[in-house]
Order: sequence, then C-alpha cells, then structure tokens
Amino acid sequence: MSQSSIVVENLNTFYGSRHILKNVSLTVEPGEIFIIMGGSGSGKTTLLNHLLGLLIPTSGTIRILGKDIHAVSALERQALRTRMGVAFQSGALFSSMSVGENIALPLREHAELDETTIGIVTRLKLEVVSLAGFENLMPAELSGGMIKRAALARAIVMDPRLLFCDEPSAGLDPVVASSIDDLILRLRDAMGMSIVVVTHDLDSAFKIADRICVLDKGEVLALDTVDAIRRSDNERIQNLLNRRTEEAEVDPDAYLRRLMGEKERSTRFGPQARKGL
Ligand SMILES: Nc1ncnc2c1ncn2[C@@H]1O[C@H](COP(=O)(O)OP(=O)(O)OP(=O)(O)O)[C@@H](O)[C@H]1O
Repeated sequence: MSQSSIVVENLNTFYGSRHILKNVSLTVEPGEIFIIMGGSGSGKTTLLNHLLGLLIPTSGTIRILGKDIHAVSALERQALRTRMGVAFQSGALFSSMSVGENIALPLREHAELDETTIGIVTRLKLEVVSLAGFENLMPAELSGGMIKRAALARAIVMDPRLLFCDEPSAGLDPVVASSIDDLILRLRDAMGMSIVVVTHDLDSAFKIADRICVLDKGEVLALDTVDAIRRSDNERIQNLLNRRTEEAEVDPDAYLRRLMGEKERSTRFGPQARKGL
C-alpha cells in the first residue's frame, strides 16, 4: 500500500493551561478528499495550522509526505511546504497585484523558470479554475466566487501533492458554493493530490468528502466515510448534523406559533424527524 500523505499521531495542544486538541490521530491517504468538520471552537483551525507546520504540538507527531514536519531541517521543511498548496478562507490575494501576478508569485519565489514559462503555467492554472482571460484584473474587481477560484489557482500553481482549503465555500451563495465543490472534485481527479478541507458546510462536506473527521471540543468524535457518518447513531454526531437542520430550515408556521407564545405542536424537528436526516 502506498504511503499516507499525512499521519498524525496522538497530537495534543495546549494554549496556556487550556487543552485544545486532545490525542488527535488521523491519516490522509493519497488522492483522498478529507474533510475536517466541527462546531465553532472545536479546534479545526488549530488542527489545520498543525498540518501546515505552523504550530508546534505540545506532544505527538505530524508526518507530511513521510517526513516528521518538526524533526526535519529548516531546508527540508521549506521543501515540504512547496509540495503543499493552501487556499485561505479570505483568498489572501495581494490587493496591489493583478490576478495573474498573484498566481505567478509562488513560481517566482520557489521555481527557477523564465518569464515565458511562468506566463504559460499561470494561464494554464487560470484555465483549470475557469478564470481564463482574467489575469489582468485586480482582486478588487473579482466576485467572491472568483476570489476563491483565484486562491485555488495560486494554491495549485506548484502542482502540490497536498492541497489545504480553509472554508472554501464560506460567504458564497449556494450555487457558487456548489461550483467550488465541483472544482475541488475536478482538481483532485485531474491532479490526484490529497485535499484537506476545513468546512462548516455539511452539504459541501457530504458532496465532496471521501472521509470526514468530526472534531468536538478538540477530540476526534468520528472519522469515517460519508455514509458511515450519515448513518451514525452517536448522539453527539446526530446533534451536530441536526444543528444544521435547525439553522437551515426555518418553518415559518412554527416561528409564528412561537412568537404567539403557543406550544410547539409540529414534530418536524422532533427526535423522529431527526433520525430521517
Ligand atoms: N492563539 C490562541 N490562544 C488561545 N486560545 C486560542 C488561540 N487560538 C484558538 N484558541 C482557542 O482554541 C479553541 C479552538 O479554536 P479553533 O480556532 O481551532 O476552533 P475552530 O473549530 O477553528 O473554530 P471556528 O470554526 O470558530 O473558527 C477555541 O476555544 C479558541 O478560543
């Protein structure tokens, strides 16, 4: 069997005396789309920062592409990072540079390529994310969805073996969010890299995930396939899934009844209804 792209073993993190990540162990396999989910404050960003080598664990190990990210030399760590692409939630494009310049930046910093080749690679990657012809626009001229696409183009410009996406559909309307999901699936199929996605968006997670890691208060509550997570009878997982239902589905009649001070009659959100999720 081929080597896992990421292996995390017994990761513990403290912020001061607060135990934030508790004995987290997981693997991410080659070509897998691996989702990290969990409620606010559950530790998703902290875990992502660990996978990127930006935080030092209190205890435990993190192996990226076979290397312990904190045991290697600074030079090796730098080399590892060039094999990892990151698309940040905000896009994190430089506002003073055109879209094309933003995407070319990693090539200029890390690859020894002439300007013609940099231009070709940049335009190729823009094409991959359906932004061909937009290279001369400035980030401020892009829509929210286009910013996410440009951020993905920059993240893949070095042909990474690992791609990390932080809340790729945050702030987008459902149609645009779904097109970003499709793009993530397409990137994995075309480039074969492992993709780690941090998201709050359950629909997106269910659509693109091979496996989902559910964090709860810094612990791995579940780590399994989409089907297994959906079928889980673990109450905490069901609560997490149902939170989405309650937020997403506002029953206007029930709302009015509540405002009128009537007792809830509808069983729509009752325990039986939840089981049908
Ligand atoms: N630099 C820090 N110093 C102290 N505590 C922190 C720090 N960063 C995060 N925390 C705490 O660690 C816990 C986990 O935070 P984290 O940002 O990883 O959660 P999250 O799941 O990404 O949340 P969200 O979805 O709201 O972004 C939270 O209780 C948070 O308050």
